[in-house]
This record gives sequence, structure tokens and C-alpha cells, in this order.
Amino acid sequence: MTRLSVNINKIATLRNSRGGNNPDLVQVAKDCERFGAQGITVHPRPDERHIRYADVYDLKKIVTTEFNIEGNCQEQKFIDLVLDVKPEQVTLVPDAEGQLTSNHGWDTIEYRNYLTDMISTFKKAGIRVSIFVDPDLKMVEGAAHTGTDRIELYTEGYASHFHQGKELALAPYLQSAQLAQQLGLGLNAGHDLDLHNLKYFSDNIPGLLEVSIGHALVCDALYYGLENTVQMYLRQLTNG
Ligand SMILES: CC(=O)[C@@H](O)[C@H](O)COP(=O)(O)O
Ligand SMILES: NCC(=O)COP(=O)(O)O
Repeated sequence: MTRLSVNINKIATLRNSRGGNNPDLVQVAKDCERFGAQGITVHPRPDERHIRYADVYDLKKIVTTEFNIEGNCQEQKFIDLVLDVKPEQVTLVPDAEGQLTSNHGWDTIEYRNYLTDMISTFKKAGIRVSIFVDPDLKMVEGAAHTGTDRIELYTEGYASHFHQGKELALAPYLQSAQLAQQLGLGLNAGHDLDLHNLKYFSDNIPGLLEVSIGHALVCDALYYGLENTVQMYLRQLTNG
């Protein structure tokens, strides 16, 4: 079954908006795991708009499932943080400064040598590496030359076209997943997955090991409660 890693960035957004510690990010992470989440994902950005570097150290002490740290390894501070914390997984995302959110995957051809070196650094530290990739067969093939353990397919394109036609929206992701399997790449996915589009994706993408979901899940929790919401998402990932 595909694992659910809950991204708690937006819990930190709410906490930071008032300057205190409510909601308590560490407690929310513990509760998400208690509710059934099989991983916790955070994305510390250079401006610390939501997840702070200090949060990552606090979370490392309590996460008992899988800890996934996302970020841009072109920032030395990010590299140092990940090597110090040693999460189960690091997901390398090519975000530029000041982006509203992540909106593209790596050019695995242009950055082949750079990514190969960075991936080797993290793997030598015993950290599984996933790299954020668009559903582009050339980029998937390029990823296989970098030594990465996994790719994470950037699913905004799927989500934004889902309601116009789910088969067409899924097509590039299905082709990318099939190629990833042929190349021996592990497969993760994330960005804009939600209660409407998740089941079709996970039912039809072969070899999907993990989805990381945050924004929609936190929004849904405002209406359904966090425990109920985590379990609603988990039910989307059970086949049948
Ligand atoms: C890489 C990705 O698609 C998301 O995990 C990203 O972490 C979202 O970042 P924000 O929560 O800052 O929008
Ligand atoms: N890698 C995707 C992620 O962690 C969460 O993305 P989103 O669900 O907040 O869009």
C-alpha cells in the first residue's frame, strides 16, 4: 500500500501567524502519526516562512514513522541541516528564492553532475534520496543517471487537469511511473493531491511507494478534524 506522509508546513504557517506555539507543531506531528500517518514531511525554506530550521531538530526527536525533509540542496544551510538531522529521506526540490510554492522539478540532464554529487553525499550519510521531477520521460531517464533512490513526481499538473478529464491528466504520470519502474527508480508523488484526485492516482499508478500531502489535508482538517481527515486520506490509498 502507498504510504501517506503528512506535510505539516501549513500547521507551521498558522503557528507563525501569531508568534506563539499554537498550534504546537511537535504535538500535531505526534498526533498525525497516532492517527495513522506513515510519515511526516517538512519543507524548511530559506525564509522560514513556515517550517523553521529549529522545528526540524525538534521533530527529529519525536517522529517514529518516516521523516522526510524537502528542500533545495543549493542552500548550504539545508545540506548542513539534513546531514546533521539524518532523516529517513531527503527530497531535493529546485525551488528558487521567493517562490510562492514549489512549481517545477529538476532538469536532471542539465544538473546531472551536480545532482549526482549531492545525492552521493546524502546516501553516504545513510539517507534515502528522492528528487522532485516533472512527469517528463527525459527528466525521469535523466534521474536514473544521478544515483537517486527515488523520484517524486510533481503532481500539480495532474491535479489542475483532473476535473477536465482524469485519464488525460493521469497519462504523463502513468508513462513516467512505468519508465521509473523499468529504470529501477522508487516512486513517490506529491503536490496538490487531495480527497478528490488521490484515489484515482494511487489506484492507477504502478509502484507508488509514498505520497506526501499537506495543503489540502490541512484545509480539509478545518472541516473534518485532523484525526478524521488523516484517516479519510488513508482510506483513499487502500485499493478496492
Ligand atoms: C515540494 C512540494 O511540492 C511541496 O512539498 C512543498 O513543500 C510545498 O511547499 P509549501 O507548503 O511551502 O507550499
Ligand atoms: N511533496 C509534496 C508535499 O509534501 C505536499 O504538497 P502539498 O500537498 O502541500 O501540495
